[in-house]
Amino acid sequence: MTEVTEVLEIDGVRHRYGAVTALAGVDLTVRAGECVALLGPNGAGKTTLVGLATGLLAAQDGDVRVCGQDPRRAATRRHLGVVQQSMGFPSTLTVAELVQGAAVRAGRRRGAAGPVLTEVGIADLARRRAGKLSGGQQQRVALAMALVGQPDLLLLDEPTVGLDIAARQAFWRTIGTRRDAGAAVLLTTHVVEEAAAVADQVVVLHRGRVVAADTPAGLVACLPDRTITARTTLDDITVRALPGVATATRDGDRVRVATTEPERVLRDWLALDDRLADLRVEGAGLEQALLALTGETNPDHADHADHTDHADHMEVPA
Ligand SMILES: Nc1ncnc2c1ncn2[C@@H]1O[C@H](COP(=O)(O)OP(=O)(O)OP(=O)(O)O)[C@@H](O)[C@H]1O
Repeated sequence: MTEVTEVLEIDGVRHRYGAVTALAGVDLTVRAGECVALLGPNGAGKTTLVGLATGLLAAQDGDVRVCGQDPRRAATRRHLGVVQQSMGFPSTLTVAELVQGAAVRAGRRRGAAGPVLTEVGIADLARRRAGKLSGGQQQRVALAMALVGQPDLLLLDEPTVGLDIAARQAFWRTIGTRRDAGAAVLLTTHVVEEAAAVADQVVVLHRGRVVAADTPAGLVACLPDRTITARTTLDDITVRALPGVATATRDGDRVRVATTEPERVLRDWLALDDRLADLRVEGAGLEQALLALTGETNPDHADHADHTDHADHMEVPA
């Protein structure tokens, strides 16, 4: 590995696809040994940012550096390990051949593949054709290919989609070991709990801009401390106007309210809507921070919220 503290530097980057502005001036730094999670709703610009960091896309405006160099250069890409969803492997090559190929492209010996297959827990799959493996197994092959070059920067774009719980835990243990050895990690995910658990810094992208950058705890600390979710006959504007409501967002047929005064909000809400149902009051977590920051709802997030285990969670029968 190279001795560079700021492994990924993104300065004032803008990117457009025709009339669509994907990134509208983004700054972001990932240092050696640090994990930064990039969160944001669909279309926020996360994949575009990862594409610029991998050198797949050229910066139209601003500057992208990996270990101080332009990621469009082949020599720079040796510093990178990339794991994306559904990489799509050829059906003719074995796992060992693919990982050996990645080793050679990264300037390593072919023999480097064996230890990495063991590290990732797929030594027993070495002779299997990669294209015939299950989705979760292929994801581990992708991880082995990303790690075999001993990269300074790991770019993980929704890397654990399709992994079972044990594989997910093993994945993060492996990444943790590489971080401890000095690798920098940039992660994009929609699994907010995962970001909260593994990231040192969370960067929230919204409509191509960074709207917040902090530790997971720091983001939650700046929030109103309770959320109330309920099915209501009131429209969003009426709920938003209730005294004590900081934000009100809609998740399908439910409305989610952030507040520091849950009792006051509930009293007034019930007075206006005697058919209020499926009421739920929770302590705010990173997921609520994200919704408050981006002012958007996402059905995937709504499902997660229902299963989030908050310490001070209380349910009120409808
Ligand atoms: N090849 C493309 N051509 C045109 N527009 C594009 C292209 N790729 C992305 N966009 C647009 O750029 C914006 C940012 O997209 P991007 O894929 O970077 O977002 P994202 O945060 O990764 O979204 P998701 O969470 O859905 O994967 C969106 O408005 C998207 O429609």
